[in-house]
Amino acid sequence: MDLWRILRRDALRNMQPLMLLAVLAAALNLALLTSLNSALVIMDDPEGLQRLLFIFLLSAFSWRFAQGWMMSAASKRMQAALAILRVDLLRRAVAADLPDAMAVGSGRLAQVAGPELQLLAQAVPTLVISFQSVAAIVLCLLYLASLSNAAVLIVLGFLTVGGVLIARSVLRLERLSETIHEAEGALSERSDHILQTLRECKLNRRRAANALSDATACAEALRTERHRFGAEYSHYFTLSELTYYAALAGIIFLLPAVTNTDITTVVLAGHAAAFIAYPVITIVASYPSYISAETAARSYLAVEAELKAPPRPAQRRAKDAPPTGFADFATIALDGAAYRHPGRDGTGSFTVGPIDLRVERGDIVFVTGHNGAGKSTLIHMLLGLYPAQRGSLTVDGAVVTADTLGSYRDLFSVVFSDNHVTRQLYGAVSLEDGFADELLDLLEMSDKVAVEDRAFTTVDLSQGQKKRLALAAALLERKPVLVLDEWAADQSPYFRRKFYREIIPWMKARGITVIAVTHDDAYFDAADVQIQVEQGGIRRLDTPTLPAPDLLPA
Ligand SMILES: Nc1ncnc2c1ncn2[C@@H]1O[C@H](COP(=O)(O)OP(=O)(O)OP(=O)(O)O)[C@@H](O)[C@H]1O
Repeated sequence: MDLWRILRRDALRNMQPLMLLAVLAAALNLALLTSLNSALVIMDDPEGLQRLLFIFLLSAFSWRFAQGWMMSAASKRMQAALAILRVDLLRRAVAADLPDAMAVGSGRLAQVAGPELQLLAQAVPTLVISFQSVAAIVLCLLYLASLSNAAVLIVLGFLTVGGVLIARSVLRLERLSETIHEAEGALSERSDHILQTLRECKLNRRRAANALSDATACAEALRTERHRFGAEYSHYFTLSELTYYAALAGIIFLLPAVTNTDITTVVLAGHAAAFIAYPVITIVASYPSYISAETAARSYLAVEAELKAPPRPAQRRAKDAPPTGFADFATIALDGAAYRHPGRDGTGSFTVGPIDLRVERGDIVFVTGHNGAGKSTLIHMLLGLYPAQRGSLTVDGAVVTADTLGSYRDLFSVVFSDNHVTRQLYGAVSLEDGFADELLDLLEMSDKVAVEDRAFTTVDLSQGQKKRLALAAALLERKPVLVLDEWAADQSPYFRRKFYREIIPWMKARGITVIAVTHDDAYFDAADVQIQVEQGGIRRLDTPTLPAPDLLPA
């Protein structure tokens, strides 16, 4: 029913025209049956036969168009809904709290938004055809009832007994579909690992062999599950066909034996029952695609629930801005703020805080400390990406709330340590005033890259050069606060010196507040304030210094 929940929300709005077309196609099916059956009883009337042949051909022709329109409308509707669902999921991922989005993981998000939604899309035309098949079966049964009530009872009796047996098989198919889904996830994770570490695998044969053997085991598990599904499906299909044959045999052998139905009615009823075969087989054959779509729908809804974010955060934007705005801020502060990484299975949790920290506008703040001390976590708390679980985040004394968080985050541009630089300058404010060229000159990138059509001409560069472009992109956002996480780590000694001795003073002269995580102790004096992070707590050094000997790793 998860599939139904999604479709009702997105694809099945105003489905009445589609349903009408389906019923029309089913009625035309019935017209085919009745014209053939009528022909069977007037074989010696050539004129009547001609008339019935004309009705048959007209019905077949109309059925073809009704069916075609229905399928094309269903596919069009689903593709439109699919586009909405895909972007909705991305919107939710962007709007979600970062820990929630990280817990879901980019791999799972890509899987759900890609191949799994495709399964959903494929199921919709099948569902519409199944609806039409159900309508055709109902109409054929009504026609059968007009011939003989006993015939309908016989058909329904066999369908009920067969249905109970088939239902058990359906339950097994559903369980197998879940297992296949899990096995596919495991294989896709292993494949992803190998593709992400191709260089390491080429260099280390043991690593490559172990990774491939792990992937092979997953592929084998998936093959076994798929094989079990195939075997169960064949059982399910055979049962369905047997049920149908039993119903047919019931009419031919049972109907004349237990009632005094005449031979013509038995033949017509048998023919009507045979006519039900095609829609029954259509429904039976479409069931696996329905099960896969149901599993995909469950997975989609689970990801949505884990993201805990509304689909269209942009609509709430008007409420976001506080009456005064944050653009003129003087101080950003964490007051008694704490954030705890939960760890796994109750072990390995890590808490940063409670922390009291003030960042004054225009200051150059360096955040220093050993690996794992909590620097990045602190930065994420300051950015409002990790919500303070205790204490608060304030701007000039006003607490940043859920409603003002968007405006607060607008203060920052960031270059994370694992930054991914894109060619398109999505966040840049204006590119017409020569600032982009000035930045590329400052960062010594003008001979490699230019800015054209709101994009860098290339990002196929070395690691250090990509970081310089990321810094240029961040500065083009023209935000009052720039946050850098170990930005200089992959710069050469020459450019690192330039960064601390020229670029940081250049930023300070422009009034940009800089909060930089750094291990470059030779340049700590370039900061106004040094925040030393130690095991989740902080120590503020207003006159930045070289690290004290007791803080150096053993
Ligand atoms: N997503 C996470 N889930 C669980 N624990 C985490 C997570 N991120 C960080 N931690 C833990 O929190 C602690 C602080 O991590 P953080 O990334 O803030 O350290 P850091 O000072 O930036 O380290 P580094 O200098 O190595 O980048 C570490 O012990 C780490 O294991």
